[in-house]
Amino acid sequence: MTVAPHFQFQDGVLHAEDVALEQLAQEHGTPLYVYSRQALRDAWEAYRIASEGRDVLICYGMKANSNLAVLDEFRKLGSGFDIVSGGELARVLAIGGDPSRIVFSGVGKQVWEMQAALNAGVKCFNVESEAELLRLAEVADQCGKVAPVSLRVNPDVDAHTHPYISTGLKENKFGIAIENALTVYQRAMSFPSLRVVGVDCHIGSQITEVSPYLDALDKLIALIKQLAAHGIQLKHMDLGGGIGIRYTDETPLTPKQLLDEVFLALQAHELTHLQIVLEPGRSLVGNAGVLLTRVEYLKHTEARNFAIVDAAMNDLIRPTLYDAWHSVEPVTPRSGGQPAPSYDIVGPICESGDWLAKDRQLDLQHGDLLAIMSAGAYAFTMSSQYNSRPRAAEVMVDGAKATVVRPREALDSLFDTESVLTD
Ligand SMILES: Cc1ncc(COP(=O)(O)O)c(C=O)c1O
Ligand SMILES: N[C@@H](CCCC[NH3+])C(=O)O
Repeated sequence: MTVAPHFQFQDGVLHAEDVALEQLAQEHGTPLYVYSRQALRDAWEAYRIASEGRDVLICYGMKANSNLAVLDEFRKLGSGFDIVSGGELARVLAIGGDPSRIVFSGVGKQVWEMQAALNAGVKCFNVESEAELLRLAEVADQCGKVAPVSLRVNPDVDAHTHPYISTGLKENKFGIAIENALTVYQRAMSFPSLRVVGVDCHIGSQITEVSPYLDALDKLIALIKQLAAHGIQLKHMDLGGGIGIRYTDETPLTPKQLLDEVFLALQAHELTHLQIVLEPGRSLVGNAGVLLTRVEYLKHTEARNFAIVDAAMNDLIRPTLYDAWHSVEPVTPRSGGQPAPSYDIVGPICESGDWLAKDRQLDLQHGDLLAIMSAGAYAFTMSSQYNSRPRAAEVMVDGAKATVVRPREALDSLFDTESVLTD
């Protein structure tokens, strides 16, 4: 058993659905990202079932994985999109995504990004500061448009997650302090180029309990009532993303647990007319992907054993950035009689921080293929070309079929944007 239901051992070797991972590595080389289409569908299904019979819009938080094939799958399943840049907008439009199902989040929207989103006709801008509101009013006015606005409020709740991915605390840069929200809404109402449509919050990522959401929900409901008392009626409430996944032994809350609580609260407060928007990222894609990497060398020093692999922090930065744990599975494990040594799995990059896993008891030889599990979210999208390493290829598996959905970057992609200086 692995942490990811769609990546399991069949006849002693690890498969993605019905495709042997060793075969994919041989055909496409390593490092290689492999995704399971069925895993995407099953993760979506959990949200669909939880939303049944209610007015819920799921806007996939595409920063988790913005591969066009992944976006296209979610579009076909009926998803909207949560975007945070003009680049993400362009990717959604490229796969024929419906702009009226796009919410635009982010603290630093630039003028060109606002213009592009206004021209596309997005569902709303999740506005994160008064300064942004003023800029949006001006840009919309100049474009002859009315910008739909939802204020992202900062409810000051602790999501009990890693500090780098906690976003709903007072000290975080995100959102408008909830106690100032009424004033900013009143300001928004005064601009003819703005139309107030909703309220939004996003308290963090890899959240495993329902309680932080309930704290945020209480505060949002109190705000919605306060706004109504001042004649400001909203159409939707967006609770952001954040539902966690299993990396080791976590049992994260489910979409149904969250949405059942939300519906109960809305009923109790007679707010059932509100549409609910969610922006899940990781929980839709995290366990739909693995990163395949081959052991280049084994190195035994006085202090540690290292397995030097061909993937590195430029391919998957989560371990070194957040101290994140990703399970590591040998694709063809040997049965070995001896107790396996403990290895640090490290990449070729010239930094001691270039590690993917530490202290893993594994029976390894050079040439072995490893699967770094739970690498469907914040993995390829956070990759870089550091050390002039071309980005890995991405492959999508669907049953017994595998398709390259993004080829490995060619070496010349490393210098095609620079002008070469000569004397
Ligand atoms: C505004 C916003 N919405 C949605 C998400 C998606 O979050 P997650 O991948 O944790 O579901 C994020 C990232 O945390 C975000 O910043
Ligand atoms: N990049 C983070 C999640 C950040 C979510 C974006 N607000 C991770 O890998 O866990």
